[in-house]
Amino acid sequence: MARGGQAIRSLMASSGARWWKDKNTLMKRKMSSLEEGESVEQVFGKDFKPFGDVLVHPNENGENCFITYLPKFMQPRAATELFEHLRDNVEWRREEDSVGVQERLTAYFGDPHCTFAYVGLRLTPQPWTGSLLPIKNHVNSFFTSHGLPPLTACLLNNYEQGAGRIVWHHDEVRAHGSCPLVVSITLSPDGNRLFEFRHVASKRQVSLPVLHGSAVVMAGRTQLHWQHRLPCTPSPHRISLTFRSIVPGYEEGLLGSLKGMDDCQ
Ligand SMILES: O=C(O)CCC(=O)C(=O)O
Ligand SMILES: [Fe+2]
Repeated sequence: MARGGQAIRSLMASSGARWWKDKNTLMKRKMSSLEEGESVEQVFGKDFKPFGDVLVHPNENGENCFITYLPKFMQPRAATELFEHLRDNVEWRREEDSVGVQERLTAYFGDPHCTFAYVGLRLTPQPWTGSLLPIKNHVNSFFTSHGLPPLTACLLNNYEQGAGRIVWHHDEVRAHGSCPLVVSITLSPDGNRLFEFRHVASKRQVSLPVLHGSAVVMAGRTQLHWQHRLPCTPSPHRISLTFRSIVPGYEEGLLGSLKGMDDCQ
């Protein structure tokens, strides 16, 4: 096996992700990630049990989508401290993607080699900062204890007061695992914003006013059957932490470019 192949295997092992064995498995996962007709157990694993305020249950339409809401995921005081710290200390960027200049600011953090490719952007993670590590650890111990995959990266979104939005979209799933997981934590000490979901086939919509310190969870086939958006309603300043189950080296493996990964052996 080529050196790069060994590198990617050792990355998978050291990341502790039991879902990934080698580059070939990654390829198969990519191909199978859009297949339907699988059981809940196949998609979510045998340890999974729904939790939180369930908006969409995995059994709904047999689609294996899971959208749930945890209104009190963080203590309000800790959420406010984190909001103020991130607002003032993160190097926020306004990216231009394939749709245009983004109507929000972002910053991307993650484990080494958790490259995130979406809407024409290819983001390299900044290392986790001291302010993000405690919430990353909290997120991971909570969700892995519910049988969900580890969250290895986080895209921070900063929607300034009275402005900023994200239009209807699916999150890129090719970077995620067999049970792609996105968890969005809301930091908005001055009030709520709407988080909306739309079922692609039926157009059914769900609107959720997301509270300061809450978490929205999208797992399984959610990104295939549902879109989501943050509309531009008159609204308070909000920062979201969107944790994602990106597998280290996944993007590089898919693109066949394993450059820069040998230092991980
Ligand atoms: O701000 C949020 O909670 C969600 C943002 C989002 O949909 C995304 O980053 O893909
Ligand atoms: Fe999204």
